[in-house]
Parts: sequence; structure tokens; C-alpha cells
Amino acid sequence: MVQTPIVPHTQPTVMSKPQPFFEAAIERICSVYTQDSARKDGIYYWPEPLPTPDQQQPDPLVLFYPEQSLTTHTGMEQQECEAVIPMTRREVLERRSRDNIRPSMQIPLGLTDKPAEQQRETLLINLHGTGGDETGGPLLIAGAQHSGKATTLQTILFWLTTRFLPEQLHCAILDPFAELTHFQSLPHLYNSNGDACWSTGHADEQLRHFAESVQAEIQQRRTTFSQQHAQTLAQLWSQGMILPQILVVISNYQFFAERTATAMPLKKLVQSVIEARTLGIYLVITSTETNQRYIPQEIINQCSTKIGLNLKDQQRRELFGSTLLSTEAVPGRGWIQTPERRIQEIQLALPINGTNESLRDVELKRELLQPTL
Ligand SMILES: Nc1ncnc2c1ncn2[C@@H]1O[C@H](COP(=O)(O)OP(=O)(O)OP(=O)(O)O)[C@@H](O)[C@H]1O
Repeated sequence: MVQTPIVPHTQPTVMSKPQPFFEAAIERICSVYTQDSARKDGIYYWPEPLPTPDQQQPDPLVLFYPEQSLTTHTGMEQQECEAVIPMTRREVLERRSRDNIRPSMQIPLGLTDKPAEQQRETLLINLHGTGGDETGGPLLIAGAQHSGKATTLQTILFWLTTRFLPEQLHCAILDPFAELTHFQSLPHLYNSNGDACWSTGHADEQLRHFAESVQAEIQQRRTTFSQQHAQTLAQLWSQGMILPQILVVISNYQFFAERTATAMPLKKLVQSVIEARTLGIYLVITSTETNQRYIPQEIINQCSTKIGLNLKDQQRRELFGSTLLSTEAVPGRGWIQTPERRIQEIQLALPINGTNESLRDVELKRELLQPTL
């Protein structure tokens, strides 16, 4: 039996504002009975809540450990943020040229809350999956406006382009609202023919060209796999044949849905990419809508990992097939449904720290323009 800790009688703490009695009591207990002593007694504390962006700290959770604190526009040093990766970006860049790297579509994207297990864990999305066709798979991020969709795409691209050399990773991006333009400068966005693989898809011709170039890559890859009698990209890499992993990003899918000339070719492209996962070709889609009018139900069903950010009740039902409580309306907060169909609350990470969007934007651009190691 665990004994109740004895709290010595101390002077009341001086507080700046009145605190409810139970909060003051908990604070007093915590000050004398540390987490370490509790663990030794077999008591595990409820984990910290998910970090919440607010006015005081708009960037509580970032991808990499910040190199240095950025100063705010008022010149004051900002508060420390939590990092998903306990390393700076520079350290990850250094490792990528040193490590014997293997293909991997595991992406650290934030934190997840598991109240039943009293745990808060790193949220790892695995687009490849480890256990056959039902695992990994396409990622769909659906969310209201300003809920953090574009930022999440930036975090995904920032991770993958930091982790992998351009010959190991290639991205093809359809970006109608030009939210990912900073990545255009990276060699990862050029295919083996030297063609840029970023497009707004505004003109039908642009979209057709984008779809054709991705389809051509898929076709070429099928031929290579069969010539080499390979089952997986990892097999080819281990034989010294480095074909890049390909990430296809379709941002704001709903934008294309009502254009009759583009809806069908885009749907066909998505189907082909979904089928090409075993060839090392992966898909991430974002959408502000979850209704069939804007995104075909087959596509929603085939996306085995789904994230919903600040959605209405009806949209949560359309996306997850079940009614969930709404989450706090802060950017990057929502629900994830994983391939095992588990649903968990999450907080997604910013790619970079900074107290407002324009500071973060400048900093991200600067990081991406820096010569890599
Ligand atoms: N995980 C996060 N943590 C903190 N702030 C975030 C996070 N994600 C996004 N934000 C901030 O919230 C705002 C909206 O983000 P973002 O532009 O990514 O949303 P969006 O869903 O793409 O919006 P829209 O649909 O209007 O394009 C931005 O100021 C962004 O910096």
C-alpha cells in the first residue's frame, strides 16, 4: 500500500492573484513531494497537457530544438518552446551525411495525448507503414481555415528535406494558394530530368502537366522494379541503387473539385499514387472540406491516416465516421485516426519557432536558403 505523503506545515506561498483552494493545495503537495519520489512509490502523475499556442506563447511546440532563441518584435527574448526532435536542425543535417541512411517515411509531427495510458507521446506518422497494405498509407489533413493545414505541410517538408539528400527524396507539390513556395528553392523539388515539380495548378494545362509528370515517374519506377526483381525501395537501396522516395503533396484539394476539367484527372492521379506506395511513392492531401462534393469519399476512405483540425461536428463525422468531442480551437490542435483506427488528440508542431507568423516565415525561408552541409 502506498503511504499518503506527509506534507510539512510551511508558510503559505505568496501569490499574486487568489487561487482556488484545490489548486493551491496541489501546488503545495507538488513542491514537497517531487515526481521522482512519487515514481519510486509507484505513483505516476497525469502527463502534462498538450502544449497550447496562445498569445503569451504562440509557438509552444516546434519540430527541431531551436539553435537560439529568436527575439520578439518588441526586442524581448521569447519563452522556451518544446521540441519534437531533441536535436537542432543542424545536428540532423550533420547526421544525414554521416549515417548509413535507409528509406523511411516516418515523420515526427507533434505530440499525442493518450489519457487512457496516462501518456503523452511523440506523434509519428509513417506513410510507408510497417505491416503491409493496411498500415501507413496516404495522409489526409482536413481542417477549417487557419487551423494549421499549410503549416503542417511545411513541418512535413521541413523534416523530410532536412533528413534526406535530394537524391534520396523528391517532392512533387500542387499548391494552389502558394503556401509552400519557400521550398521551391530546394533541389528536392526537381525531378531527374531537372524539371521543377511545384505548381499552383491554376491553369488546366499546368495541372495536366503535373499529373503527367508524376504518372511518368510511377511508370518508370514500375519498369525499374520489375527489371531489378525488387519488392521494395529498401531492397534497391541496400543493393546500392538509390532511387528517391517520392512525396506527392496536394494542398487544398477542394480547390480543384469544382473544375470539371480537372476533377477527374486529379482523382485518377491520386488513385495511381495511392497504388504506388510499395514503389516508394507517397501521398499527403489537405482540404478545408470533407464533403463528397469537394473530395471523393473513396479518397477519404483510402487515406488510412487522417487528421482533423478544428472541424465542425458534421465534418468530424464525415472524416472519422464517428462523433468526437470538439477540441480546443487553437491552430495545430485536433484528432488523428491512425491505420489501426485508433483516434487520439494531438498538437502539431510548427516547423520553426518565432512569436508571429511573419517572423516564422522569414526564419523558415532563411533556413531553407542556407547552404546545407
Ligand atoms: N501547430 C501550430 N502551432 C502554433 N501556431 C500554428 C500552428 N499551425 C498553424 N499555426 C498558426 O496558425 C495560423 C494559420 O495557420 P495555417 O495558415 O497553416 O492554417 P491553414 O489551415 O492552412 O489556413 P487556410 O485554410 O486559411 O490556408 C498561422 O498564423 C500559423 O502560423
